[in-house]
Amino acid sequence: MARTLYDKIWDEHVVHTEDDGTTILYIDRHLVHEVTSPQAFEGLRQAGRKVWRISSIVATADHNTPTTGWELGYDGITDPISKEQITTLDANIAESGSAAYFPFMSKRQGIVHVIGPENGATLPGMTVVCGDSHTSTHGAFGALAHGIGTSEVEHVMATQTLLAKKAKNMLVKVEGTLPKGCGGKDIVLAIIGKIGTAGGTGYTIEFGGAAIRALSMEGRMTVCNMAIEAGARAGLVAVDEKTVNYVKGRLLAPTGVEFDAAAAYWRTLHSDPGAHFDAVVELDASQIIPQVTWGTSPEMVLGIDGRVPDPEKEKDSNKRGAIERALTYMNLEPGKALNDIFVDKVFIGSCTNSRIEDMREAAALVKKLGQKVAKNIKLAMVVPGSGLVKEQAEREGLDKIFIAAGFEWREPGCSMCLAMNADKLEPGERCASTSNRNFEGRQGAGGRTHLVSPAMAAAAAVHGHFVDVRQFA
Ligand SMILES: CC(C)[C@H](C(=O)O)[C@@H](O)C(=O)O
Ligand code: SF4
Repeated sequence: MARTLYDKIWDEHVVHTEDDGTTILYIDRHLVHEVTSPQAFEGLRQAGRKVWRISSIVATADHNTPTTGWELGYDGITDPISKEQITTLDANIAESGSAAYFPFMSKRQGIVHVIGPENGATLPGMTVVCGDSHTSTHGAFGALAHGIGTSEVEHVMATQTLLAKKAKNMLVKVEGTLPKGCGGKDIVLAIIGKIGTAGGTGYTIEFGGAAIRALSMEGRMTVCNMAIEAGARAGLVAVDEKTVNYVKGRLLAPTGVEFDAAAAYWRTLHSDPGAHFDAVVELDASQIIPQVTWGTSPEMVLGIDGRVPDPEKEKDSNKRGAIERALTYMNLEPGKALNDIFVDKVFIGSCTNSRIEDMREAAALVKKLGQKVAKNIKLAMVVPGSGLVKEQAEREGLDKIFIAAGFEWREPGCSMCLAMNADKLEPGERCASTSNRNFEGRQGAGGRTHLVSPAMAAAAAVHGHFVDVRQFA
């Protein structure tokens, strides 16, 4: 029978299925960070258990790590709770054995969803879990990857399996060619704008079509990263030669004949012709323009040529209420052109957009514009996703472009994506951000977030307000 990519990976990992569909699923890779692992390690300890397969774990500290002051070492972590989380992870890993660990300030440290693929910890066909909702990112490799809760983190550590029920299959097909100046972020925001934040609930989404195939692995990761914002716990992209080439030579990837054998299997990881999808959504990439969110949910998004919606024009009273609340929080007037929105801060980073390609995209735009960060911008920061991304960017001189234009070039981490470290918005501040969530208070209490691509964020920094980057492409 013709199977989808999701069916194939699922079938390969089933240990046992009950009559009601409850399945014990084998887990190949367990990514661990400091926020959702302490209780799991503690639970194991109390039950007198050990981690079942320590070699499946790849751990790093990312959410609580500071992006400045590294010369001070651990003393540079000013928040005591953050410091405790980070040192607790250090201790837990030391106690449990020889897990691959990229601790605070090590060269390979970074956002867990950046370092996994970068170090070859994420491989096609794997089941990948992490106590983190954006684990969907890893689906870009044709891996079944999704977030799990802290009690499940403990369960996976203890048993190497997860209790799961199979989701339905959705295909989001993006055909055609993207306009110049647009990328993966615009595609995924446009998808969420179309299907809504609950559109993918109960499904695993496979992203397909010419525009997805044309994306680099970085672009595909950006798209899969936000599958969770579309309601789907997992997103997937079929394996092709780009996938295989990306993986080759990475730290934890197989080598030699093992690589060849693995690659032969990986090349089978695509949906069969005629495989059944429970839902199909189609988008035309040529119609996508640079996206900007105006509200407090990723589905509150429009093209840069749009205007802030008028709640009065919304007939559905629930939706009207949501728009009104969002506009009050965001302090925006209905009808305001998106390119007239001025921002206070710019954040280029997060597991959505902090890979080398994102750094290049933003730097290229800054270079092209040849101007400094606008006077009204209080802070424009670029936060590479990992130490390796930082190193690569510096080899290419991208840091110099940013710094010369007035951006701050920071150390890697989650940073201002969420207010769990020193990088935060002040109440009322408005930010152009390349992250994935624009919820109330996400970047700091009272902070206002507009989600955009790296190019759009860079252009907003230089102009002081949103502008259509297609004109510079
Ligand atoms: C802290 C963590 C549990 C959380 C997540 O699950 O996604 C965070 O990474 C986020 O982006 O909100
Ligand atoms: S960068 Fe943001 S979205 Fe990604 S894992 Fe960190 S906090 Fe979560």
